[in-house]
Amino acid sequence: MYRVMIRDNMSPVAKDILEATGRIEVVVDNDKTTSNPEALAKVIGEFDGLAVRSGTRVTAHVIENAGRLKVVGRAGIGVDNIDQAAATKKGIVVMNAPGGNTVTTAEHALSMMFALARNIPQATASLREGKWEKKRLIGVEITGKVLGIVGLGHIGRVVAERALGLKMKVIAADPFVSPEAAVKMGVHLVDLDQLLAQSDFITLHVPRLKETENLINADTLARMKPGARLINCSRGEVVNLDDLYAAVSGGHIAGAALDVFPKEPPDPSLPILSHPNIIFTPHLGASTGEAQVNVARMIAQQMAAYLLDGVITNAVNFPSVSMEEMARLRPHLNLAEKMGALIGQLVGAVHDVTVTYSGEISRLSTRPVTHALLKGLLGAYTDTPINYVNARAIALDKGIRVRETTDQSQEDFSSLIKLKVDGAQDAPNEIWGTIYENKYPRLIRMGDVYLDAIPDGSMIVIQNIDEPGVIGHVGTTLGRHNVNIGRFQLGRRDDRAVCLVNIDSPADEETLAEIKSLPVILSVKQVHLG
Ligand SMILES: NC(=O)C1=CN([C@@H]2O[C@H](COP(=O)(O)OP(=O)(O)OC[C@H]3O[C@@H](n4cnc5c(N)ncnc54)[C@H](O)[C@@H]3O)[C@@H](O)[C@H]2O)C=CC1
Ligand SMILES: O=C(O)CCC(=O)C(=O)O
Repeated sequence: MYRVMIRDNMSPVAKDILEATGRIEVVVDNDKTTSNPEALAKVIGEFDGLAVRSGTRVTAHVIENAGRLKVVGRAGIGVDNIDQAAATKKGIVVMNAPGGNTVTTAEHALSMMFALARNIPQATASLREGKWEKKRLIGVEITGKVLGIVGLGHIGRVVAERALGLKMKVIAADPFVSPEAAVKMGVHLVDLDQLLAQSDFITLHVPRLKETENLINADTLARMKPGARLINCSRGEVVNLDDLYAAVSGGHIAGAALDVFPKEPPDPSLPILSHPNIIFTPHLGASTGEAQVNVARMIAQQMAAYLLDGVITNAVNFPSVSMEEMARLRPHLNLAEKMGALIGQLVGAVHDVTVTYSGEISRLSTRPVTHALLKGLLGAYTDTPINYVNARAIALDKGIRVRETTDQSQEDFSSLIKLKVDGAQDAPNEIWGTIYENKYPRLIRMGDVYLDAIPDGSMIVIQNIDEPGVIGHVGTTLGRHNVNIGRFQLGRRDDRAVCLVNIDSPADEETLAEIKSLPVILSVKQVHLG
């Protein structure tokens, strides 16, 4: 049984889906006192999966203590409450549920815009106090006004579409969207400066990144059109609250609507909370029944698929692989891992790895295959647990340069993986592998010698001068030491030969030394490929 902890008042749909698999036990913990990293770190070691919304911070300290954690699922979009680098390094998949709350969050931003334009919260409070303040609470019309969207992603696009229906003029700033794509949405793409200068309403829909933190500050606020209104339903860190308070107090900005805060919940003594022209919601952007069911269902299904079948969807630290693609990739993952393990054990520490994909494999998602190869390679000389998720991060950590290329010129094999490394002294530094009949892994070249070998179990790799008697000597030596040969594969070029010998049980040092002492033997290494 796997164990998953669900936190942050997630829709019960998540628990139902996970438990219905019959192989996942669920613990729901909505206790606020255990959502702090210290408390979570004490219990996380018992879980294979953790499902959160935005209330729980999955810090490096939590990850450090997560001995068996395989996946963190975010029932929502922003994963800034999860230390992705720490998770990746530990081989933990971080997934989110994009799309599940997009419409709901876009609707919230639009609700905030209306509420801001017509002073709805202030009017409610005033009426509750027994007042009838028609003059003080006069608003502005939205029709014909310019809406500036910062971040034209999933949510930004829904906002744009709805705002066009409201007869607003919509402009957007997003360096990763092409002007043509924006035109198709009826949106005019501008740079941030133009957006600030032209917009009557500005709505933020960027992720929290180094580049977007503090994006709205004294300088950018000063460049906004006088009387502009700001809406933030993205992340609190994107807006500098002190600068916003000053800009609204000074009258340059007419008002603001904030759903998110740098620290949640915010300190109640924060001056901005009492400003009459600024309205608030407590991170309610995604809070509709519909969105919560959507994201809970998505994340539970994705986590179950990963824990039970190894299928990765919507991971932010690993390429997504569908069930069908996984079925096609599996033999290549297996081959690549063995190729990596073989070269890792033959060559030892390397600094440069070049992988070239040709044929059918080059048309699939090759990144997981490279990760598999690195897993095999690094596993040969580090005791850090390596899996597909952390292999690349650990390679980077060790200063290994990884190059991935495709080459369509190799037509002799339906699929081909070539692996080349630096640093080989007495072993081939290049191997090629392929898959026969979509199932069977084969090594077809070592160094510059073609052969046909099955990469499996314990193997002895021998380089020798091609002279009569070598096979006999090797066979006799192994036989004398009671090591049974499963397969003996030989390839040669000019006066050199390479033998790959599959053996039923590992050979001891004495046996290997005896083989090495034969006069025509250039090198002997034993490898274990699992
Ligand atoms: N208030 C709430 O409850 C919710 C808040 N969110 C927040 O909204 C954010 C956006 O969500 P999606 O639209 O789904 O994400 P998305 O990834 O689809 O869109 C983000 C867009 O921002 C753009 N972008 C990145 N850096 C930028 C920059 N410096 N300037 C301008 N544009 C930039 C990207 O190119 C992308 O198009 C999430 O990252 C999350 O933090 C999401 C859901 C609910
Ligand atoms: O789960 C929530 O209520 C917050 C959603 C959110 O901020 C997100 O999906 O990024």
